[in-house]
Amino acid sequence: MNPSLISLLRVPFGLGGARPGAELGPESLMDAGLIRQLAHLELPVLDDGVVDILSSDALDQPRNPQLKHLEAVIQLNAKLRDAVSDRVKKALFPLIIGGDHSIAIGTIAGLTKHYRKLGVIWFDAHGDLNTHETTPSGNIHGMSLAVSLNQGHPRLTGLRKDSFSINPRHVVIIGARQLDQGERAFIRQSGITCFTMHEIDRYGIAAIMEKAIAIVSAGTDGVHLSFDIDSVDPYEAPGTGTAVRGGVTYREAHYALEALHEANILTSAEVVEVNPLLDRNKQTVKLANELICSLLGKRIL
Ligand SMILES: NC(=[NH2+])NCCC[C@H](N)C(=O)O
Ligand SMILES: [Mn+2]
Ligand SMILES: [Mn+2]
Repeated sequence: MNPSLISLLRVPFGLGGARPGAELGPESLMDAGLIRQLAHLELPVLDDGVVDILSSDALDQPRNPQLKHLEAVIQLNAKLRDAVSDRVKKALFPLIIGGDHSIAIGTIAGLTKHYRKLGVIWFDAHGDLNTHETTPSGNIHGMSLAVSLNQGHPRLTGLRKDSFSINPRHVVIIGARQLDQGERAFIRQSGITCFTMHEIDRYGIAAIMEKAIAIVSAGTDGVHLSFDIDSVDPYEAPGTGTAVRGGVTYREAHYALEALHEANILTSAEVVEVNPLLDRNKQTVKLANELICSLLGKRIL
């Protein structure tokens, strides 16, 4: 990671997913001592405020079953895009705490106002590659990587109208184990690399991280990490809205983020889908804070 100042942006938004509670993520990480833990690492962190929806009118829009809470998602992501763009302009390292994974649309739209060739590492049990035409749920958090690759409803891809496109060859998904039919086709056709749990089992997390780092850093001018906490096995991370068993272990998750820190390639990061209402003894909240510390340089020795 760059030695630059970290701009911590909190995004208490949960309308991209089906189950209430993801909007409480940022507050719960803060309550569990995130700022204190980062201060311990002697990292320069700027507690840079909250990005929230402006008004409740967006909440009252008629519900499109293929694009649930579309107006709220658009309003929030336009605001987040501009906040992230502003931080990049100021040479800060944006660290975004969600919120559900729909917020990646705004984060990445803001980043790609500046980065012409952004690489993306997407940790997730899912692909988030649906569109309004393929979605089984209508939940926009299952569409955010597709939208970031300019695929999907024009109201969503429109958030990226002043942003550079991302080359799918610079995108790596890690930890996938629940992909919908349309998402499989998307992966095959687009040239995205997808390291599913099968490849992690086969090669081990160290080799996968080495390959992923090589893919996202060759020919790119920035690298973003989008970390969905549901990539981690629900045994360790039960507090999330769409848990799928068979995920990465506690140590694999830490190792992956330690390896990213060592590689020193990231220019931004986000952690999403922590849902304290579904958590057990704050296990997931604490894990998220620990993982952020590993990503930012905390070491065992
Ligand atoms: N960011 C997430 N947790 N996404 C879950 C998506 C689940 C499913 N693929 C859907 O489209 O609804
Ligand atoms: Mn996700
Ligand atoms: Mn997910």
